[in-house]
Amino acid sequence: MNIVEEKWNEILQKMKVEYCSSTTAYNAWIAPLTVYEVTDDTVFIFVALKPSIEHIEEKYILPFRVCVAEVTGKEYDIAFVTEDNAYIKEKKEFIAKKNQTNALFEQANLNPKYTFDTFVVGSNNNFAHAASVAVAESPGEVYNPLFIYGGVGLGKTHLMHSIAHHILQNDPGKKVLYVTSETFTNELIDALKQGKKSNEMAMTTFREKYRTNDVLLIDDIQFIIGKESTQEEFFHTFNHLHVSGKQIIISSDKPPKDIETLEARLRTRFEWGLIADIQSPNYETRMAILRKKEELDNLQRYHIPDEVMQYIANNVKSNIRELEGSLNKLIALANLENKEIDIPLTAEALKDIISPDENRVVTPELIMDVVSEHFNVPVTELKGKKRNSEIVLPRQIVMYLCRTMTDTPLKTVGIILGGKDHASVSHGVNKITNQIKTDEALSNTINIIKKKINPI
Ligand SMILES: Nc1ncnc2c1ncn2[C@@H]1O[C@H](COP(=O)(O)OP(=O)(O)OP(=O)(O)O)[C@@H](O)[C@H]1O
Repeated sequence: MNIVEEKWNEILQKMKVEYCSSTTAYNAWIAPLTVYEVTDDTVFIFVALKPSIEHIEEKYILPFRVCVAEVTGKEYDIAFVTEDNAYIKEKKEFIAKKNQTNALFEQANLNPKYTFDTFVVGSNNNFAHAASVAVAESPGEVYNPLFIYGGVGLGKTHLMHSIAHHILQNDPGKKVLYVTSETFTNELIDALKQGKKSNEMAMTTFREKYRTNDVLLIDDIQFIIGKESTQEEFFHTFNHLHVSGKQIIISSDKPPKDIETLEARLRTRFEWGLIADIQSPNYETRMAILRKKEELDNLQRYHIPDEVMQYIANNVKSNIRELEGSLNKLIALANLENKEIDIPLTAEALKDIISPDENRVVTPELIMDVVSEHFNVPVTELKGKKRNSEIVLPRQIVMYLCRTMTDTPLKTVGIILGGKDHASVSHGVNKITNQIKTDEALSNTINIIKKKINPI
């Protein structure tokens, strides 16, 4: 709740005592007023009785300005609005349109944070960025497919979502779908798993989902590589869309020529359009990304000194996800320990992230971070007590991966996971171990997570 709304009663009382000639006047004109909206610089006050607006405006606009400033400590302009006020109408239309667009973004699986506005352009990504803008402006016309490749956490997904947002914003009628190749593969596995009759139906639904798009974005294509049936299905999906002039955007960790297990016919097709790479950002770009994040996440209130930003940018070089993660960790530590942000605190916060040779050490914390991001479940929930399936499965996957990828004893895994006992961890590990023997989709997902944890 905004401070004006919070203190509205206090503001009204002040108006009553200081500016109303009688209780009757207060009850007639002031008491019925409510806060409609508070923007950065204006308080919009709602007047339910339309005929009274002129009188209220004439008599009370200045007193309100004074009372609001005195009670909240901040100066605002005051505007009175009624139900048929142009401002309200415009606002309602704006909200309706925004809700509609947001629904489209959601349908397309887009992360609202990933837009061109929030993407920092540097020498490492300017080619990929320019190609993405060109495709976003004229989907299906300039570069088709657009193939973006680059190392882990360098902004491929961010760019893809930016293209999709831009296309939908320009033309909400376009059908846009973003998926990871993991989703594509797992949905195909599920469709093929059905009995013969329902299999046909499931495949029809699957093909309808993928072949009726104006723009199809497939992230991390490297994860369908080596799976014959998936490559076959993807090949036909690709052809179907391409022949009809629909835009295809693909990302991968390598260029098509270096993906060994990619079928030749897919490789040639990927090379039909434009291949754009993203490299690791240089120091200036890393600083610009940190500053952008500070602005977007409203971190200015922490007054992070330049030297701290420079320390982070100097030490976390090859992965932007880790660059952002470092800042998050630092803020969390500063809050937790109630300490000022300085170099020693930053060094402490970053000690697990920065290793002298920049090699990734697989730790339970790293496993938790990757699983949390993969399933979009916060680490706090993984460590928590909730038992709904959206959380239990990722939590058990963490247990399984800690067991198979690190030497951490089960008891310690339990402690790290917020104090689970040995038996629960052991149960989690066994459950996943057995399930992946028969559940191909889960096994696929776990292999992908393992590669994200340790790409080598
Ligand atoms: N140029 C950039 N400007 C601002 N933020 C960026 C930039 N590049 C990457 N990021 C941020 O870094 C994080 C990781 O980026 P993203 O997920 O797009 O990487 P990716 O290359 O798709 O990684 P992966 O290989 O794991 O799929 C995201 O939070 C993203 O917003």
